[in-house]
Amino acid sequence: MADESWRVPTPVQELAGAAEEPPSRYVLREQDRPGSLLVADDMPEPIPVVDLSRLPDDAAEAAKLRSALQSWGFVLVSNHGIEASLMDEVMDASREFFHQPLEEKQKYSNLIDGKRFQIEGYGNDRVAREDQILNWNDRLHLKVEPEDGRNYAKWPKHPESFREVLHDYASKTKIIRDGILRAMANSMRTTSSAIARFNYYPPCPKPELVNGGQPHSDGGVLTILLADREVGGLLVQRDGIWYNVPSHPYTLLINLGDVMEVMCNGAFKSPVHRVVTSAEKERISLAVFHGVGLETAIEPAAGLLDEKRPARYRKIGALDFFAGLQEHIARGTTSSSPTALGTAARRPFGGGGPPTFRSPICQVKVDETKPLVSQ
Ligand SMILES: O=C(O)CCC(=O)C(=O)O
Ligand SMILES: [Fe+2]
Repeated sequence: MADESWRVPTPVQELAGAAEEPPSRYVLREQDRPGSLLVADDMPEPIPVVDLSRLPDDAAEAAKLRSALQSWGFVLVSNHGIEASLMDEVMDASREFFHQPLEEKQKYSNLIDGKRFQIEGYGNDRVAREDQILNWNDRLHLKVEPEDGRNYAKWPKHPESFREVLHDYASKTKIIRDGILRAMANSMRTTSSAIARFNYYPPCPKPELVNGGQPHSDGGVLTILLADREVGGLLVQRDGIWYNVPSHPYTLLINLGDVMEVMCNGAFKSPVHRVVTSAEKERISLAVFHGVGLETAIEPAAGLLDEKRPARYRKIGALDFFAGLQEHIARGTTSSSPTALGTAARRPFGGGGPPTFRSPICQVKVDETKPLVSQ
């Protein structure tokens, strides 16, 4: 059997004191070395510090966050709710863990049976090739969220405080994450608009022949729907199949709209839905559509994009976006139906995956092969 010991490098900490020079597998090619990088002395503008306690309501602070995420992709946050003492504790616990003898740390190894790599645990990053240049670090990876997905066998027992401190720290980062996401959403709402639509569906002698509401996705950020308490009829499509949406009296149904789908770069979907009618009963509903002002540029949030996650939607002005939507409605082609949509929906999208039959969105989906055209 081939010698595969290169897959299990010695922890860097062990090397650090032992040799004058890093072993060759850590040494970068000349042009990649830190000394060869072009590093600017000054930033054109500093990465701003955003006061988290002022979000989401303080408009100036929210704008600072947005602009930081657009220009740098980084933002510093103060007043974030994690006490300085807890920050110290978690760093001390980490240091104490790494300062233990190797045998202690290896109880939490990221290698299964001493060979097979898994992300969680103590050790190096995965070594995939024998000639791979390795990083000069050791790591301890621990899944913290969701809490019921934690593998406590990999959580160090020493220092004793480790688990509690990490738990506290991770919980607080979650609150920060929520705060930032809320603030981002809020910045989208700065030029908000909302429209209430009262729907009335009279009984229809042949309900199987008509649409109560044609298949469509809603255009805005999110919709809050108060549906008829007694008469159902709303259907939602998933993976090409329609499902009845049950009505729960006195609950509200919330769905995301196309603008949100674009802004979050497709991480959340704007569902296609329709309404069928009843032969005997009338049905009513009230939809409140929360959207954006017409001057808004609709595009994926910059903070969500990087090399691995390129924009899957083109930037489009809200005015154009909604004009296109209106045209579709008028032509009866806001439909999720493949026949109604024509080619735009079936183009291969930048993000890959199966074609989507979501109409208005399709106009702004990125298509590498063709210029952006509306149908
Ligand atoms: O009436 C319903 O239940 C849904 C209405 C709807 O989808 C809409 O107004 O956009
Ligand atoms: Fe709708």
